[in-house]
Amino acid sequence: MQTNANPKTAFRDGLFEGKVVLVSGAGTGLGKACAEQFARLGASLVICARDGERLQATARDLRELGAKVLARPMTIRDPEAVQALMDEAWREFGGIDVLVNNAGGQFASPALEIKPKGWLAVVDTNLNGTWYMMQAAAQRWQKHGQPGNIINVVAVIWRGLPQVAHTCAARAGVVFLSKSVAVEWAEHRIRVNCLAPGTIQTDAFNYYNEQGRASFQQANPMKHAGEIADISEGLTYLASDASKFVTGEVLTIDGGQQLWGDPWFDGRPTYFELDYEVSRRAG
Ligand SMILES: CCCCCCC/C=C/C(=O)SCCNC(=O)CCNC(=O)[C@H](O)C(C)(C)COP(=O)(O)OP(=O)(O)OC[C@H]1O[C@@H](n2cnc3c(N)ncnc32)[C@H](O)[C@@H]1OP(=O)(O)O
Ligand SMILES: NC(=O)C1=CN([C@@H]2O[C@H](COP(=O)(O)OP(=O)(O)OC[C@H]3O[C@@H](n4cnc5c(N)ncnc54)[C@H](OP(=O)(O)O)[C@@H]3O)[C@@H](O)[C@H]2O)C=CC1
Repeated sequence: MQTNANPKTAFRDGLFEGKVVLVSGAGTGLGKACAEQFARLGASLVICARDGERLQATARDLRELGAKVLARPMTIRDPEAVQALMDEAWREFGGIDVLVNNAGGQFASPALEIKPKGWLAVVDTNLNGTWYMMQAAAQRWQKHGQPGNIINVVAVIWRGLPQVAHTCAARAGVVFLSKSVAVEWAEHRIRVNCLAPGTIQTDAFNYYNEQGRASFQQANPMKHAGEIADISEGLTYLASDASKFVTGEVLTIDGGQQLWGDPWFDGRPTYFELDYEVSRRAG
């Protein structure tokens, strides 16, 4: 069961009044909840995702919260569609203040079995699509002399992500791409940060099998999955002036997963179960 957006945020009313936030992948899960958080705080929203129906449902909810909304069904994997989305955002709102690259995904598979088409689908979505969005926004910020703020949603990659090697490679690419342009684009007053969620309870858990889902509930020392609000609060911090001296950083919100715990997307392989025979023989 998906938890709801966070009506009880720690951030003050009106914090994003007069601001425009673009959230990709806002038809579901974290993206939808974060867009709702920004709407509650007074922002106008630009939202995109492939599934038009889910996106329009989010747009309706955002408008009910009082936000002005531009909703465009599109894929971030098409650089021309990305350019068109940004042009429309600049035409409609005169620009965006914050870009949240939340759209992404993967499928569980042993690395040995990933086909070229599957590898490309995951890398194209998570790395290339994110890059097209970053560059298209930054080009316009630079051209118009406007400051900008990019937040890329990635994952806890530091110990690798077995069974989703494609997404680990793509997200690692995004982290170091972000660090690189955080330096290059600082002179244009553009901040670039990443947010790495641990396992956060969303409907997207259902893309994975029972063993995978069970591992998501125990993938950190706290031994439970995080809530969507844990992420929307972190995103709001990075999107706001509270973080105005932060760039090139990865904000990890994971219950300690980067230190201990293993999400096994396809279930824990037998090889990694504790073998008490081996320990007994070793004395
Ligand atoms: C990052 C994790 C850190 C730890 C936390 C763990 C908790 C959960 C984390 C989450 O990220 S929650 C989930 C977020 N959402 C999703 O993952 C969405 C689900 N996935 C997809 O929508 C898609 O798989 C995709 C990756 C976005 C690709 O979409 P696309 O529409 O381009 O591709 P397809 O046409 O469906 O497939 C292309 C190609 O890919 C291979 N493939 C796709 N699905 C599978 C699968 N389930 N198993 C094996 N292979 C798959 C396959 O080669 C496809 O080509 P064809 O064979 O179909 O021709
Ligand atoms: N939940 C978790 O535990 C974790 C999630 N993450 C990441 O956080 C993000 C949100 O996750 P969550 O809300 O749980 O998952 P969802 O699957 O619900 O959200 C992913 C969103 O991305 C959109 N999307 C996917 N591909 C594209 C594309 N090519 N173009 C535009 N939009 C696209 C999807 O909409 P549509 O299909 O309509 O295009 C969907 O709304 C994802 O990047 C996910 O991998 C990272 C770590 C942990």
